[in-house]
Amino acid sequence: MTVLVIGAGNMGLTYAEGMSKSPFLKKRNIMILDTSEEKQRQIGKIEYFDGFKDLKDCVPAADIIFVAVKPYHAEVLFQQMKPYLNNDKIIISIMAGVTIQGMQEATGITKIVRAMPNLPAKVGQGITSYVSSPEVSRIELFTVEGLLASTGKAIRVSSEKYIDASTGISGSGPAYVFYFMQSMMEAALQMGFSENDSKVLVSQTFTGAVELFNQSQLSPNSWMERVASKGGTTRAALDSMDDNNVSDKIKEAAFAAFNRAVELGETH
Ligand SMILES: NC(=O)C1=CN([C@@H]2O[C@H](COP(=O)(O)OP(=O)(O)OC[C@H]3O[C@@H](n4cnc5c(N)ncnc54)[C@H](O)[C@@H]3O)[C@@H](O)[C@H]2O)C=CC1
Ligand SMILES: O=C(O)[C@@H]1CCC=N1
Repeated sequence: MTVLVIGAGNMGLTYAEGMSKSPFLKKRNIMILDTSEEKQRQIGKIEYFDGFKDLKDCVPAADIIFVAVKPYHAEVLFQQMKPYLNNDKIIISIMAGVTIQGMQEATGITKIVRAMPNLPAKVGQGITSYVSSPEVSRIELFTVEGLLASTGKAIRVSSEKYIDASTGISGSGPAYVFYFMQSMMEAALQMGFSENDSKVLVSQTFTGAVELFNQSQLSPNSWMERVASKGGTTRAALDSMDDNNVSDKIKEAAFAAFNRAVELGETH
């Protein structure tokens, strides 16, 4: 089994590194191609990556082609790849909003996996949802899931609708968490803490809260009740958030990402 990663950016490099350690690959060397010269130099320094500049030199040898370029680069890329593809090859795409049907039409091949990862994959804590065209066999899906889970967890969803939906929750989600962290750090600075103390106070609060949640069966609401004393400080903060409809605004934001993923799919 030979894997080619196209696009050595944030996600492509992260997956290439994860997959290169995966027991699902006998030969741990990963082929990787990027059109940017700077990226080619970076790839050249990593011993377990075989770097390429031309599709014709690597696509024919690949069993699985992992596409990690931006959605607006997909059309030209697929056009250039098409002559080197055949129906034995599997394409795994992590591009937001690029549909399976669109990829089948653009590449002329049938075995497509559409996946939505997220950035914590960089530290082995990612979550990737995926769905495949029916032509991908069960055995092939087993390998695909193993490769996707090499950067954290992977879950198979029942339709592409849930790929767009998970883009709104987990794909874009780390940015919502960072938004919250940024606001809390700004509040800490305004209260007079140093930059460093603000960072430690906020980041350990997030880590601790998530760990409590993970180690229990309790809902976030139940945990909120345990932090908040009647008439106390937390209640004052939660009441302020409720008065400002923060929960509705967060849901609106997640739906904005979901809707944007659907919209991207209509143009790709
Ligand atoms: N960054 C994130 O948190 C997430 C990104 N995604 C998806 O992952 C994909 C990649 O995103 P990033 O890694 O953040 O982008 P990036 O901009 O860091 O990386 C894209 C890379 O593709 C290369 N590239 C462009 N055209 C190419 C071509 N024709 N052939 C080979 N290489 C080419 C660029 O030089 C660049 O190095 C996007 O489609 C995005 O929707 C999905 C989930 C999360
Ligand atoms: O913002 C984006 O379009 C990509 C997809 C999910 C996270 N980043």
